[in-house]
Amino acid sequence: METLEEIRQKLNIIDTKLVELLNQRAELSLKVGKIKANSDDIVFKPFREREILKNLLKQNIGPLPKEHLLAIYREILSSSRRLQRPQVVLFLGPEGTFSHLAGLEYLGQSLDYLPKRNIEEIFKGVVDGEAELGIVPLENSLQGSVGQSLDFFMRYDVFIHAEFYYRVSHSLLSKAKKMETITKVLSHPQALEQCSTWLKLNLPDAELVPMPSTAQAAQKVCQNENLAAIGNRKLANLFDLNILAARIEDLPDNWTRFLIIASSPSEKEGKEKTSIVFTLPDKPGALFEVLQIFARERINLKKLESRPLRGEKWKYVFFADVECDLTSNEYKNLIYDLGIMCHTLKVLGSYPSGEYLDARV
Ligand SMILES: C=C(O[C@@H]1C=C(C(=O)O)C=C[C@H]1O)C(=O)O
Repeated sequence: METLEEIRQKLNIIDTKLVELLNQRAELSLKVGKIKANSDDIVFKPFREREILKNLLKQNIGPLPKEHLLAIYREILSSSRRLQRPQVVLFLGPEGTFSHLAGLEYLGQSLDYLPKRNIEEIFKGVVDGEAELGIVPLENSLQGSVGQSLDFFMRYDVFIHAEFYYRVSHSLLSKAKKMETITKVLSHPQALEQCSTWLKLNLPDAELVPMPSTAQAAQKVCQNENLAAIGNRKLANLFDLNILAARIEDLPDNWTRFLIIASSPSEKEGKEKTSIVFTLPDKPGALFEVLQIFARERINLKKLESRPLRGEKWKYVFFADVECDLTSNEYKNLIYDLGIMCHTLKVLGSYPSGEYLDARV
C-alpha cells in the first residue's frame, strides 16, 4: 500500500499540472476578452457555458461526483469571465439574501456583487450601465410571481440572458449551540410562514419576529444567544452562526426562478425559451387570437400571467414564456403577425432553459 507521504507527492505533481492547465485556459480567456473588447458583445454566454458543462459531465467517469465537478467549473468560468472584463452584477440586497446566494452559486465568486435596495434599482442600474448584469427573482414555485419584476420588464429596456432555479431551503441559525436557549426567532415573514409547522413542534414558545429579509435576520441574531434566525444554511458561514436545525421548511420542493438581465440582447443561436410582454386591444377574442398562433405553430406555452397596466386602470399586460427561440429567422412572420394583433409587443429575450441549483448539496 502507498504511504501517506507517497500519495501526497502524487497530489503535488497533479496540482502542479492543474495550475499549468488552468493558466493555459486563462491565456485563452484573455484572448477571447480582446476579441470581445472590439465589439459591444457582452462577456457572459450562458448557452456556451452550458454546452461546456454538459460535455464535461459526459466525460467524467468518476470518482469525482458530478456536483463537485460542476461547482469547480462554475468558478473556472467565473474567473474566465472576470479575466475578459471586470464584471459587476446587481442583486436584491443586503448581502446574504437568497438572490445574493443564488447569484454566487450560478455566476461564481469572481464577480463584484453590488447590493440594491429594491428590484427597480436593479433594472435601472443595468439600463444606466452601472453593471453589466442584474439578477432578478421572477417567481417561486409555491408563492407565485414576483409582481414587481414582471412590471419592470414593461418599463425598462432590458433583455433576459439566462434563467436558473435555486432551491429555497431553510435552517435555524444562531450564536447559541443548543435550541433550548432560543426565545425569539427572526426572519422574513415568508420564511417564518414556510417553517410554521416545524416551529410549532420544536419551538412552540418562541416569539416570531418579522424582519425585512432573511439576511438581516441573520445579522441581527449575531448580537444575542437567545435569538435565532431562519434562512439559507449558507448564512451560517457568512455571519459565523451555528446551524441548529436544517431543512425545516414545511414543503421541501420549493424553488425560485431567477433571471439574469443585461442592457443588450443575448447571443444569436441555440436558445430554447423566449419571454415576451404584450398588451391587447379591448375586443372579443384578442387573447384567443394570440394563443391560437402559438397553437398553430405547435409552440408550447410555459407561462402566461396578466398584471395591471400601470397608469391605466382595468387594463392588463401579459407576460408569457414560450418554449422556442422566437428571435430566430424561422419565426419572423409569426412575430410580424403578433405585432399586428397586439397593442404593444416586446420580446424580452431568448435563452437556454434553466438549471436547477440545489443549495443543499
Ligand atoms: C470564453 C468565453 O466567454 C465566457 C467564458 C467561457 C469559458 O471560459 O469557457 C465561456 C462562455 C462565456 O461566458 C466565450 O465566449 O467563449
